[in-house]
Formats: sequence, structure tokens, C-alpha cells
Amino acid sequence: MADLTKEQADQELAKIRPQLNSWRDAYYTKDAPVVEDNVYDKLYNQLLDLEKMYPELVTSDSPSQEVGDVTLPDFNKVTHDIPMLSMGDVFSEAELADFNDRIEKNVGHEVDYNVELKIDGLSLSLIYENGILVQGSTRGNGTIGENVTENVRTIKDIPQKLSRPLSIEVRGECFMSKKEFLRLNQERENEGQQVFANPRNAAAGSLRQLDPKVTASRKLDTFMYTIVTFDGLNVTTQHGALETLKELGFNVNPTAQVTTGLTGVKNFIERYGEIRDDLDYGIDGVVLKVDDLAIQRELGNTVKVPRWEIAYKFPPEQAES
Ligand SMILES: NC(=O)c1cc2c(N)ncc(C(N)=O)c2s1
Repeated sequence: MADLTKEQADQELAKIRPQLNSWRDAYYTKDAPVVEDNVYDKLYNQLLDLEKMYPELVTSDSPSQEVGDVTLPDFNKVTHDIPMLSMGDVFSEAELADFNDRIEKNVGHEVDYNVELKIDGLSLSLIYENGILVQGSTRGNGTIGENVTENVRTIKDIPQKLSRPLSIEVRGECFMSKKEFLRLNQERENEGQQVFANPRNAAAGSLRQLDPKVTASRKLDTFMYTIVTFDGLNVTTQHGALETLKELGFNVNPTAQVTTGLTGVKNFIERYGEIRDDLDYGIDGVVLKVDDLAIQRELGNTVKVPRWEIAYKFPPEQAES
């Protein structure tokens, strides 16, 4: 490529990057390559030449910054600036009442809870810069997770680009539906491979894959439920955060409800405890979160878990006879 001035190179790159990204997204996320490899490679090499000429023009959403289909010997690690904490568990209504009493004593009044299903999957963090997905990672030990960005790009319900050019982090659960779990295990059995024990293991084994093409061959889903950083967002409650996540293009579980104190929580637990087997995704409990985000911040976290949320756990599902 004849030497271009920096401005000419910048203009060229502004055309080449989105074209390569859309071709790559089609390849990974829609199982539908739209160009021959040699066409993609030719344009990709033009991008590399220009970025070599002017390294300062490399952007985080450039295809050259993604690992692409290289199979890594191991995952790159990421540090969670805000730790991905686990959550306290309770197993009875009495313990739930104790949790509520502690909160009311701490804040001095009754609080609203946002009540959500606890999805039986694995935690996922997604980071967007100017609305572009730049990193997907697992929880890991809560502080150090695995970089699974290329794998995340193959999950169809995760937006590669937000409906607004926001720089935010969001978190949720990656899971495999019971239907996909049965299909995958049948396929593995037909191929003489070991089957997965349950949908959660299958989801973890599919997301934590070194080869994104393997992840792309399995149908993973997500329910996003937390906005970690709120730059450019006016969100004051957890139920408002779920509405905003939906507006931004994320998949959000539709069952969440706001209750005043524990009123209604018992019914929610009983209802979903009864229809649990009919859902196409696994749940292992119900999560109560103080709905007001300012009160969440006031309550803060203990060393290990937030004070403002609790998981009410269902008894383990009866293994299918
Ligand atoms: N470890 C955690 O903090 C959470 C874990 C989960 C989970 N597995 N499913 C749903 C939610 C939710 N709706 O908030 C949470 S929160």
C-alpha cells in the first residue's frame, strides 16, 4: 500500500475496521460467513499495514486487537476492578426474616426489594467502550477472571454494540437452556464423547473454551442483571437497572418483581419453586436485592458478600429417575 499520510490512513482505517468487524461478527455470531476468507484476509492485511505505519491509530475495537480464532494455550487473565462477589445464602423463611430485620435495623425503615430468579449458570462480566463490546470475562476467583471475549462474541443474545455509545460494565449469568443441553448431550453421545452432567457444567465447559468456534457451535444464553458502572446513565433502583439493561439491548429475565419488605416474597418463592421444572433454564433459588441503589451503597459489603442482597436457595432438584 503506497505510503499514506496519517489523515489518509485514519480515513482508510475508519472504513476498513467496521467492514472487517461486521464480516467477523457474521462469521462468529450468525454462522454465516459473508465473504471468502481471502477477501477478508486481504482487507485485514491492509488494516495491519496501516496500523504498523501509524500505531497511534490502533483502536480497542480494531479486529487486530482481538485474539480471533487463535487457540490459546490458556486463557488471558483479567482483573475485576470491582470484585465479583458471591452472595449469602439462606434456606428458610425464618432466615429470610432475619436478613430483612438486619436491614431494617440498619437503615431504620422498611425497604423495597427487587426479587429475581437465581439462574443456574456462570457469572459473566461484559465491558463496553463507547458502546462497543471490548471484553467478556468469567468471575474466576472474584478478582481475577478469564478473558473469554472471543467466545462471548459468539453468544447471539449479547449485543456487540449497545443502543447508546456508553462506556460501562454489566454483569449477569451465562447459561445453557435445558433444550440445548439435551441436544448437545445427544450429539456427544452419538459421537462417543463424554456427556455433561448438567446444564451448568455444559455452559461452563462451552464458555470456558479455548477455541471460540467450539463455543459458537453451542447455543449459550444470558440473563444480565447488574450495571456495575453507570457513566451516562440515570439509574437509581435495581428494577430501573433491569429496564435500562433491556433498553441497551441485553437479555433480561422477565420475572423480576418489586416488593415492599417481605410482602409478596413468600408467594414469589412458592410460585417459582412450583414451576421450576417447567422453565427452560435452571434456577437454584431466588435473589432478594434492596431495590434502592443508594441504600445498597449505604449498606455496602462484608469482606465476602454484599449486605444488601441474599439468595434464598431451593432444595436441590430431584435427579430425573
Ligand atoms: N453471585 C451473585 O451475586 C449472583 C448470582 C446470581 C445468579 N446466579 N442468578 C441471578 C442473579 C440475579 N438475578 O441477581 C444472581 S446475583
